[in-house]
Parts: sequence; C-alpha cells; structure tokens
Amino acid sequence: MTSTKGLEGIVATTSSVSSIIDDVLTYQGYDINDLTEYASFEEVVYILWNGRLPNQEELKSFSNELASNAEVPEQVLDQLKTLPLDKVHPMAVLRTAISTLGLFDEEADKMDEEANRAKALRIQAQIPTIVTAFSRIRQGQEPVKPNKELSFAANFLYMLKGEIPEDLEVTAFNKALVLHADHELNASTFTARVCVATLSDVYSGITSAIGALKGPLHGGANEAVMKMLSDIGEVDQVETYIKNAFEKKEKIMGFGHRVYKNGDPRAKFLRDMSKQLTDTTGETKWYDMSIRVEELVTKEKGLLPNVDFYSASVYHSLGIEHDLFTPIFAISRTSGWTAHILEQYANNRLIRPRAEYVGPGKQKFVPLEQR
Ligand SMILES: CC(=O)SCCNC(=O)CCNC(=O)[C@H](O)C(C)(C)COP(=O)(O)OP(=O)(O)OC[C@H]1O[C@@H](n2cnc3c(N)ncnc32)[C@H](O)[C@@H]1OP(=O)(O)O
Ligand SMILES: O=C([O-])CC(=O)C(=O)O
Repeated sequence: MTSTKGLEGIVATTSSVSSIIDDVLTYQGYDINDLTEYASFEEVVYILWNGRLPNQEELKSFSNELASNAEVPEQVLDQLKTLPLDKVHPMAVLRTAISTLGLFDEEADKMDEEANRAKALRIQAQIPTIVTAFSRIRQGQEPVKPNKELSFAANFLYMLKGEIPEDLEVTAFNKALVLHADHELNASTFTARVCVATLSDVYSGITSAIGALKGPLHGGANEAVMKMLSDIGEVDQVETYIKNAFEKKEKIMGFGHRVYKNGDPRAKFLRDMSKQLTDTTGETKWYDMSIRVEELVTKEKGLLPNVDFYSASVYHSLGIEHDLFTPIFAISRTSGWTAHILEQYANNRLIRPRAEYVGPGKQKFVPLEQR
C-alpha cells in the first residue's frame, strides 16, 4: 500500500455539483463566467441544490423562503454575547454558533431528504445573520434584524452596517458570493462529506467544514492576503517585501492552487472588481500593490493568483473588517457544502481510506515495573 501526499490527483467520489475540466469551472454544468455575469447568489444556491435553473416564479419563491428564514433563535445571539469576542477569531465563533444553531433545531437529527433540505435552507439563510450579529456585538452595537425586502447580498451588507448599501456594493458582493459558492472537492467540502458519510447530521457537516475552511492554506488565505498588503503598506515597498519573503522561503498568500496550474478562472473577476472598487473609494493603492505582487510572484515563481488574492482588496474596499473575510467565504460556500452533503446522503457509503504505515517495526512490550 503506497500513499499519495495530500491525496493529490486522487478521485475520491463522483459528484454533479461542480466541475473543473480544462480549467473551466461549472456549477451543475453552468459556466461560472455566465453565472458571475448574470446570476444572483439566490439563483446559484437554487442551481447547486436542484441541478437546474429556476424559472421566474421558482426563483421568487426560493428567494422569499431564504429571506423569511433569516432570523436566528434569540438563544444563539445570547450565546454570542457571552463569548470572549475580542480575543477569538470570528471563524471560531462561527464554528461554535453553527453548532449551537443545531441545538435549537428540532429537526437536527431527522434524516429524511425533506428535513435535510429544510435544514440546508435554514443554515444558508441564517449564517449571514450570525456573522453580522457577531461583528456588531463585539463593537458594542445591537444586531440588525434581517430585511426581507433585500436580496441576500444586500441584506448581508445592510445587517453589517445598518444602512441600505449602494448598488455598486451589492453587485460586487453578489459576484463575490457567486464566485465562492462551490469548488468541487476542496478541503472543506471533502471534510463535510467525510463527516456526513458516517450518517452524522447536517449541522455537524457544516461545523466540520467551517473548521477546515479556517486554515490559511484554504479559506483563511483571504485574510492573510490583506495582512500582507497592510504590512507592505505602499506600492514602492512591494519588491523588497516579496524578495525578502522568497529569501525566507515563505509562501505568498493568495497564490498557487492544487488543481489550477494555468490560473484560477475566478481571479480575473475579482481583479476587475478590485480595480473598480478601489477607484471608487480612492484607495487605489490596494489594487496597485496587488497588481505589483502578482507581477513579481508570477515572474519569479510562475505562480498565479487564486480566488483569495483579489477578494482581499474587494472586501476591504467594501468596508468589511479583515477578520470577517473568511466567514464571508463560509457564508457563500455553505451553498456548496450543503449541496455536497445532500448529494452524499443520496448515495452514501462510509468514507474510510487506508494509511500507509511508516512507524516502527514489531516492538517488544516491556511491563512498566521493568522499565
Ligand atoms: C480557496 C482556496 O483554498 S485557494 C488556496 C488558498 N491558499 C493560499 O493561497 C495559500 C498559499 N498557497 C499554498 O499554500 C499552495 O499553493 C496551496 C495550499 C494552495 C496548494 O498546495 P499544493 O498543491 O500542496 O502545492 P505545494 O504547496 O506542494 O506547492 C508546490 C510548490 O510551489 C510552491 N508554492 C506553492 N504555493 C506557493 C505560494 N503561495 N508561495 C510560494 N511558493 C508556493 C511550494 O513551496 C512548492 O515548492 P517546492 O516544490 O519547491 O517545495
Ligand atoms: O479547490 C480548492 O482546493 C480550493 C479552492 O479554490 C476553493 O475551495 O474554492
């Protein structure tokens, strides 16, 4: 038995949720280029869960359902108020809050398809309410209740800031949500599938996935990119910073990918949005620094930006706190995680690979008193 480090190239399941073929990303067969241009996040969630486009009536009714399930139980908000919010990472809070949410869902352990779909909908609807409530509570403000009249993207920004967002902000945020919704068998999705393949519940699957997304080699990279840009400070400092990082053999966050070797097809949309938004805010240095980092890393290492690189300056330009970048990724990716969880339940088998043993050979046990 021989192992493959990091399971590179191993095909671990079949899936119809999304595909990466010849560097083209599709959700249920729909090209990400079209979805980013034309679809609302609600429409993408519908596609991921149903495998087809909704008609106008279906989309309206599905969007209403999401909007009308957005309020979270008071006990979850009360728990947030008891946590050491100034000392912990929001992804740790989110992991706990989703787990708590499951404690107040009477159907948490009901395993039929209808109940599982209903839970997926409730989690998708409520996760933005939790993230924005956390952000406000730690600033000493009351959470803002969800506004049913707003789209999913607009409502997030509204609950975060307490003001109806501008159209440009909503459009950019909606595109970012669409771009992060699903990505084949990435680490957090695989985690979710492994978890629910034991026939554990949806909340356990999402809680596990949040834990996996938190790491800086996966979703946590978007926050790490913003830290790097903040540490660099100015465009004329980029070269020294990157040279130094290469000398120290440090990884440049937001670059490289396990699957894409010719570039991540999502990055160009985020690059364009970064340009547009930083032009609007007047803080063009975030885009300019990012472009310079890209030029140098590509020239020196042949590495290309992934989805996390330009999303950093996009979220920063939308006035979002840096440690909320990864929770926002989780809000979007919940749609993919739940689609994969439903797919796993529908054709389940326990996921249990083997390990190649590299430990010591046979050792003789010596009773404790003789040691
Ligand atoms: C949503 C997402 O999860 S997208 C990914 C987000 N993560 C990041 O941006 C973190 C930075 N990137 C990385 O750490 C990696 O590129 C990963 C984790 C994304 C992919 O990892 P792997 O497929 O295991 O690639 P691996 O780490 O083996 O890299 C291959 C080589 O490229 C180098 N490399 C890869 N990414 C980077 C990087 N960002 N900066 C510098 N060097 C890099 C590695 O050091 C390695 O070099 P070596 O062969 O000389 O040892
Ligand atoms: O697919 C991966 O390995 C990581 C990624 O880009 C994602 O999850 O969006």
